Amino acid sequence: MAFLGPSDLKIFLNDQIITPFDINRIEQAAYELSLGKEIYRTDAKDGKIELLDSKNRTVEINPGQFTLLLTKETITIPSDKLAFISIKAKHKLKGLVNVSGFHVDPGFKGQLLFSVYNAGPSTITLETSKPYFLIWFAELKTAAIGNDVYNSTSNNHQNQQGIPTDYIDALKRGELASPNSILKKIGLLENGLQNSIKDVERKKVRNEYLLTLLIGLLISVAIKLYWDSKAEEYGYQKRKSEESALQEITEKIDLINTNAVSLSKTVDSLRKVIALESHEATK
Ligand SMILES: O=c1ccn([C@H]2C[C@H](O)[C@@H](COP(=O)(O)OP(=O)(O)OP(=O)(O)O)O2)c(=O)[nH]1
Repeated sequence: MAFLGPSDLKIFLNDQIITPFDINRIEQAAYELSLGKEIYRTDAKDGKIELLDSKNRTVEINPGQFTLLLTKETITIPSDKLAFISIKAKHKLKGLVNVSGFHVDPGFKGQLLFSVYNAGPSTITLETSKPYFLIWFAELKTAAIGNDVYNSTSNNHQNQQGIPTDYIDALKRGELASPNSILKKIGLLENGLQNSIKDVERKKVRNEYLLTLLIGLLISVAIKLYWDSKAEEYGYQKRKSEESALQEITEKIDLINTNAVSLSKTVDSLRKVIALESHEATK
């Protein structure tokens, strides 16, 4: 097996092998293939295939997202050739990774489908009809024959014209666990955590304020109770001393009354004695 060089390619390639064909797209020992019109992005808003046209020429591949890209050209590989495909280095170096395979079988005919992944940190923009892919051709030592030739009966990609819906359905299923989406989730969790911490701190400050208020209130209540009990004790003592003073006064009044009665009795007896003596004197 030998690879076709630039001069071999100029002889071998034509618009039957690559449609549409442009001889100026031969670069060293490869041919440059361009981006077609049909694309599918895993983060497409409605989850559908998008079509590029003269007004809407570009596609943006976001970090961490898969995209299915179709070549503009239809390739026809003769049974005695095998081709190899890749993405141009300048796009790979931005982080665009070719996830899908890298060969085209003898007998294959159709547009080539590339599954790419943006492993870089920035959005990568591609434009329809611009050259992003390379194809190399190799001569087989012996041509493929019979069922070894890629065909529509036993193979799945023969006459590939458009993005097969099977692949879209597979990419739609579930969530894409790309480092970028994980990074976004971590960012969201971090924000959530920070908000929770702020919330807890706010509650802590509020609780401390309430606790201070409660302690102040308790101290005030305790002081009031203390003073009330003091006032009550003072009132009780005062009432007790007033009662005992009243008792003393009553006793003294009773004593005075008793003395007054006995004094009146003594006066009466004296009066009687005086009256008797004056009667005796007048005799
Ligand atoms: O990235 C790729 C790789 C391959 N192909 C085309 C060319 C290739 O000849 C054909 C089949 O490739 P492969 O044999 O790797 O795929 P498969 O899934 O085994 O398909 P099949 O069952 O048809 O052989 O698909 C692409 O369009 N894109």
